[in-house]
Amino acid sequence: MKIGIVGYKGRMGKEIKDLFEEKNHEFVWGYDKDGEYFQDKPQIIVDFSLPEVFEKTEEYVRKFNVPLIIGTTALQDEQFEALKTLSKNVPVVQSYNFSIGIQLFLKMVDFLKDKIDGWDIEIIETHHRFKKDKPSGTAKMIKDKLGKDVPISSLRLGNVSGDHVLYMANLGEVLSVSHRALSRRAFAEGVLKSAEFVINKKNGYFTFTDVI
Ligand SMILES: NC(=O)C1=CN([C@@H]2O[C@H](COP(=O)(O)OP(=O)(O)OC[C@H]3O[C@@H](n4cnc5c(N)ncnc54)[C@H](O)[C@@H]3O)[C@@H](O)[C@H]2O)C=CC1
Ligand SMILES: O=C(O)C1=N[C@H](C(=O)O)C[C@H](O)C1
Repeated sequence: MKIGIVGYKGRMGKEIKDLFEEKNHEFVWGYDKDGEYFQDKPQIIVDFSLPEVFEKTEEYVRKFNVPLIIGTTALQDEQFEALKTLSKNVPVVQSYNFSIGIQLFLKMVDFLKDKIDGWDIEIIETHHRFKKDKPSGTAKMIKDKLGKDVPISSLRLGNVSGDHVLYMANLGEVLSVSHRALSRRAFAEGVLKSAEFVINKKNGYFTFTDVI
């Protein structure tokens, strides 16, 4: 397929471009700080940029009338509303974390969340020193899945791709669930799965949970 990437010069944009080309897909369009790269009309647009770029992404998705896969975090409520509106005309897949492991993490949280009343619960997320948002979108997803207002601590260290730990403790024991992304390829693999999932769909709003 012919892919377009918003944020194609970034850490994730490069990872996604490399993986798609490794699988014999074609990078034909991009948008980044220095503007538009155009080789051909893309069949799908992937956005891993920043929230302030969202309106441009929305403009290009409407222009090309193609599916959107968006991984950019720290989106505002009105931007989520805009995604829902877009999804009436094209398929949209949104997730703050495209790794399989975090999907399994969230299923574990769904299982245990009603069994830890009265326990102390905290989340620690660790990312690379360049990450602009805090806390991570993934940590927010874990908190939302818990359905409890728990503290989130954020560490910014070196080139860590993405660590998340959920700690739960009562006065007699500690239980933890943890996930470590060994590289950004874990996320890119999920983006590829999502692209294959939506490429022939007409419209609809999906999360990565729907994809796997
Ligand atoms: N959903 C997921 O699985 C994952 C989500 N992310 C999220 O993806 C986003 C990007 O992460 P990274 O690639 O590490 O960041 P990055 O900073 O390396 O890449 C962002 C890209 O957007 C471009 N950009 C910034 N401002 C722009 C503007 N005004 N107009 C056009 N382009 C602009 C930058 O030049 C850069 O190429 C972040 O929100 C991050 O949290 C990151 C990894 C996995
Ligand atoms: O910025 C990153 O790198 C990541 N951001 C996402 C988040 O904010 O949860 C996903 C992943 O943890 C990597």
